[in-house]
Amino acid sequence: MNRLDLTTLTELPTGPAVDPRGLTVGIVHLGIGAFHRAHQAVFTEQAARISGDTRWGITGVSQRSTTVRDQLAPQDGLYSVLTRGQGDPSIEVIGSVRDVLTVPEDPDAVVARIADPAVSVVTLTVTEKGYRASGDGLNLADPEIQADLAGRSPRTVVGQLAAGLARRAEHGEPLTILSCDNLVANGPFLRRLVQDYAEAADLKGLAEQLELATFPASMVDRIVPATTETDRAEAARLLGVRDEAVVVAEPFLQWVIEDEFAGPRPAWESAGAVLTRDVAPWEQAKLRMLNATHSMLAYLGALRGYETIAEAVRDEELSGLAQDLMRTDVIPTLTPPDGLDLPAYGASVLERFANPALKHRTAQVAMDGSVKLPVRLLGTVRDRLSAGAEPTVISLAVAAWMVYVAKSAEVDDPQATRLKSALEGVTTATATVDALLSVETIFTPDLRDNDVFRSLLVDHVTRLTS
Ligand SMILES: NC(=O)c1ccc[n+]([C@@H]2O[C@H](COP(=O)([O-])OP(=O)(O)OC[C@H]3O[C@@H](n4cnc5c(N)ncnc54)[C@H](O)[C@@H]3O)[C@@H](O)[C@H]2O)c1
Ligand SMILES: O=P(O)(O)OC[C@@H](O)[C@@H](O)[C@H](O)[C@H](O)CO
Repeated sequence: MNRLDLTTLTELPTGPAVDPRGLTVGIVHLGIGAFHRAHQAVFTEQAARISGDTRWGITGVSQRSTTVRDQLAPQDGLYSVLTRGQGDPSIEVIGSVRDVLTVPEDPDAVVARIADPAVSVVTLTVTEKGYRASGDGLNLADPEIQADLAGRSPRTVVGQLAAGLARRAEHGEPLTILSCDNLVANGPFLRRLVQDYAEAADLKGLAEQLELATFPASMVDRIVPATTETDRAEAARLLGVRDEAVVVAEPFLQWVIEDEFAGPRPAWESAGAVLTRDVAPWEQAKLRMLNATHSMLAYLGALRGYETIAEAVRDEELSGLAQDLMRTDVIPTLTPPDGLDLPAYGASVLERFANPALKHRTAQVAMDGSVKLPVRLLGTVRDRLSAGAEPTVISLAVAAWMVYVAKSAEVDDPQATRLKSALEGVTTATATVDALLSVETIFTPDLRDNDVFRSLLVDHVTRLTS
């Protein structure tokens, strides 16, 4: 079977929405994993089709490995999105990714591309750990950040942004840097990290370019599990050619973006994105309802031996707990964005999780808990405690993470070593809770020292382990 590339376009059942050969690069995307290809790249391609504006081809950047480049380069950047909902899956070929650079091979090329005056937007999906933060600021003790600050060609995301911005002083065109990761106030947070880096670095022109740059906040939503061989076989069947870079997604997609751009941008609103002055209510509702429930189902589901989120949410007890979590602990902390009915949103989230065709692994959602908990769960815990309430169900989600970490032989987490060493020699529920509460990069003193929270955690861990 032939491999998808520009020469096979005429053989496809449907081609990309725009002719990829006519696109020039106006966007650099840092962290070209599955999600970007099923979300921002799709919005960008539709916006180009509707507006006829050919300036918004994408250069993807792989931060750590060459896998995605090795999949996309032989395919001239083409790949497909396999949408799995009710009924038969559907497929569309996307042509907006025009090339892929890799940081391990050529970090200077990444800086040069960010600095290109034709580029006016940098988007990011580099996972929570890719920001190398400590609390609200940059972790200046991180050895990779230190190595970048010492003057090597930058290997960290924040180092790349800073060096790229500084190089833009040569022409002075402003840049918009748009985080699309699941983080609280992702735009302002990233600005702060780049500012912290700028204060520690000696990069001529950076301070001025940082003044001109904007960092809009955004809320992104589409469930995009890691691709499997079954997905690749399905794509080949539907396309008639082999696609090594296919990504799989649910039908739903949503993008709410703060309307704060420093220069030109694609007409994403024409493709259904919402441009608004205030993303916070959208983002908070999504992180605290969807992502919190996702994490709780992942930890409790994995502990019950469920392989996928769909299996976990079909367990009546877990589904009931997910509903309780949203109703009793999360919704009271939220101010809904205009037009969003929170209970109906919660129900729709659980319906999406139940999609049996997606096969989103509990282990994938469960990974990196040390950086996900503060974003998804701990804000709600804090708000409920401040309101004088007992955050019973949300504490169960935190406790489930504790038991998951304690029981897993290997934890997929940037702080795995720290977590495992905290748990060394620990045998009781109380000691497990105290050991993990003491990890100060996750639990701030207000939570660590709160007796109500601690005692809820001990009760839950006791029950989960007995
Ligand atoms: N997959 C989804 O359903 C989904 C939905 C909404 C938002 N997101 C956001 O997108 C992010 C990526 O998801 P994905 O599905 O593309 O994952 P993925 O595993 O396919 O890709 C992760 C990307 O992040 C980069 N990365 C990982 N660790 C890094 C580090 N330490 N430093 C720099 N870069 C690093 C990788 O190189 C890769 O490009 C998520 O963490 C989340 O913030 C994902
Ligand atoms: O992608 P992660 O690992 O940050 O989180 C796993 C999921 O909770 C997340 O990706 C959701 O699927 C997504 O946020 C839905 O929009």
